[in-house]
Amino acid sequence: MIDVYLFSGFLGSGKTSLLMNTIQQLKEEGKKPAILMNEFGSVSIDSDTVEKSGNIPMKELLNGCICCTGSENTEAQLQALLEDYDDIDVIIIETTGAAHPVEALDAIYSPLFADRLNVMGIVTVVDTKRWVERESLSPQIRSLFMEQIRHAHLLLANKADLLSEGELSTTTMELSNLNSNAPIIQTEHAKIAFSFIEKTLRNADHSLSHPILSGKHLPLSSKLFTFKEKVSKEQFEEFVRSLPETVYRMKGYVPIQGANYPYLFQYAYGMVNWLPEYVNVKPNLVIIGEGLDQIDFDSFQTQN
Ligand SMILES: Nc1nc2c(ncn2[C@@H]2O[C@H](COP(=O)(O)OP(=O)(O)OP(=O)(O)O)[C@@H](O)[C@H]2O)c(=O)[nH]1
Repeated sequence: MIDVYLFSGFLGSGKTSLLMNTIQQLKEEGKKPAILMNEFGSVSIDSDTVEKSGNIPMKELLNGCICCTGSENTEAQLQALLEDYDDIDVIIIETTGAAHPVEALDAIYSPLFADRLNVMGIVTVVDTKRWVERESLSPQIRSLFMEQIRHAHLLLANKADLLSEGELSTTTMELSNLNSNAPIIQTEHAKIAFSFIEKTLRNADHSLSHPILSGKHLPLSSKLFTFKEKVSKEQFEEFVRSLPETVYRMKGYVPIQGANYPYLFQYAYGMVNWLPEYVNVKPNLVIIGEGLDQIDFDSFQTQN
C-alpha cells in the first residue's frame, strides 16, 4: 500500500515549504515520494520549485482546485502516477489554498485504487499571522480558513516567528478549541520531522464528523499577469503595497531592472519575499484574491 498525505492550508500558509521539507526527508530515508500538485490559476509556480528539487514523480491539476476540477480529474492524475511509476512509497497531495480539505480528500477516495492507496489524512498548515487578523477576511474566506483547521488530523501553527509569545499561545488555544482532535505543533517555515507526521496520522481518528461547507462558490479568483518589460523593484513593491487587502497571494517571476534573470517573487498577507533566479523563466505572475478585475495591472506596466 502507498501512503497518501494531504497537505492543506490557506493561500500562502506554507504548504509548499512543508512539501519541500518533506521531500528532502523522505529522500534522505531512501523513500520514493510522488507529488500531486494542485494550483489555483493556470500557471504552476509551485511545481517549478519542486522540479528544481530533483527527480520526483509529479502530476499537476491546474486551473481550479481538487474539489472543483472534479474527482474524475484527480482520479485520472493519480492513476497516471501509479501507472507511470511503479516504485512509489508515498504520495503527497498539495491542495490549493482555496480547496476545502474534505472535498479534496473525497476526490482521492476512489474505488479505482482503494486497494493500493492508504489515505493517511490531512495536515493543515495554519498561517498564524493571518489567524490573528482573521477578522479582516471576508466571511466566506474566513469560513474556508476555519474549515481547513477543523478537518485536520494534524495542525501546524506556522509562521510562529511572526507572532509574539502571547499571540502564539492564544492562537494555539483558539486552534485547539476549533479542533480538539488534532495535535498542534508550532513551526517556522513548516519545519517538522516527517516521522512525527507519519506517527500522528497513523493514530488519527479518520471519522470526519463535521458538516461540510462547500468551498466551490468562493469569490476567489486568480489572474495571470505577464510582464512585458523589466520593472523597478522599488516601484513594483510600492505598487504591491497599494493593492487592496483582498489580494491574498501573488507568486511568480518578476523581471527586475539591472538583473539578468527574473526574480522569484512571493507575496502573502502583506509580506514580500524575493529570491534571485539563475535561469531564464517566463515573467509570469499569478495573483489570487477577490475583486481582481478592479485592479489595473497594465497601468503599472506602462508607468515604467
Ligand atoms: N516569516 C515566515 N515566512 C514563511 C514561513 N513559512 C512560509 N513562509 C513564507 O510564506 C510564503 C508562502 O509560503 P509557501 O510555502 O509557498 O506557501 P503555500 O501555502 O504553498 O502557498 P500557496 O501555494 O499560495 O497556497 C513564502 O514567501 C515563504 O517563504 C514562516 O514560518 N515564517
